[in-house]
Amino acid sequence: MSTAEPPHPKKKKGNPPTPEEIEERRKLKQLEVIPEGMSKSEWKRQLKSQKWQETKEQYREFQRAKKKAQRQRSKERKRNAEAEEETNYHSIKKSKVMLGKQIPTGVTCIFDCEFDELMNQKEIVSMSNQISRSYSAMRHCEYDLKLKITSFNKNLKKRFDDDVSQYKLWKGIEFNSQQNISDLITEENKSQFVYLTADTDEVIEELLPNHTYIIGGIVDKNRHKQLCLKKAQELGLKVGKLPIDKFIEMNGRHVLATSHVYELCCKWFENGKDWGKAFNEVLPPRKVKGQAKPEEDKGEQEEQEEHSETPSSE
Ligand SMILES: C[S@@+](CC[C@H](N)C(=O)[O-])C[C@H]1O[C@@H](n2cnc3c(N)ncnc32)[C@H](O)[C@@H]1O
Repeated sequence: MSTAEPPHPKKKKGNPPTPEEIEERRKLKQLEVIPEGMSKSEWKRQLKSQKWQETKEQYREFQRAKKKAQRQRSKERKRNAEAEEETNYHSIKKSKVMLGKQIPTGVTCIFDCEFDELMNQKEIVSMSNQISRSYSAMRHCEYDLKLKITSFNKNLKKRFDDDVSQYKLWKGIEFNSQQNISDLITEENKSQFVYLTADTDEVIEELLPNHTYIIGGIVDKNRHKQLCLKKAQELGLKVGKLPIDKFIEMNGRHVLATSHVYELCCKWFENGKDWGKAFNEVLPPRKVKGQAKPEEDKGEQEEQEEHSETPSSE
């Protein structure tokens, strides 16, 4: 029977020694030759201190790199959290996702995104944020207000494909790249479509079942005057504005952001079909009549109109 030691489990026979093994051997050798008159523990202490001197720069460098990586990871986490917050704006305020349990309304909203080329890149980003926000509002609404995005086939789609790629997994919202509004309308169903626009005297008192409300999917600071009104007229569609004058104090035309219009429709249902309450919930308090206006808001009327096209998340 052989008395030879079994090979080290991790080490294959004939492998060169690792740097750790070399270091270990060096230490043992040094320990063997303790200088005269020096205790073993003192000798050990000196060797330790010498090793520290030799490796401290390396150690500090390692610690610096570790801290840098930690900082980068924390930055990355913060960025992801911000992106998530943007997408789930409403889920922060209301954690309950209503999808699948919603009360039917028979109402559909369409964001008409055929105006892509009229927006600069910043406005495209803003519009994509508004769609994300509206999707969130849709998911958390107690009522089923279907949401479709038509003409989703240019810059806006590119923005989503590049930066909000999870949109393909979103449920209950239809991104339609094949159809424009005109493809959906026939002589038979025309009367069931209403194009929402601030540029009319026709007031929408209530949202009717089996009706589709079209909202212009554009951020333009109202550069393109009467854009949606003209389009609706060309298509021969009914138009209507939200009863904003009753509840909102603004100069000039009462032009709202696309997402605000959709959120207002959701809140109208949730607030017992009361536009006043819906406006109160969706728009900043300083804009709603009867709400206390902070001192600094006095004389800010012009800024208010511009702000109305820009949701607070932008
Ligand atoms: C930012 S606005 C677009 C402004 C654009 N210059 C226009 O002329 O339509 C976005 C969309 O929200 C809807 N909207 C805005 N204010 C509204 C209001 N007071 N009543 C009804 N719809 C409104 C319209 O459908 C509008 O196209």
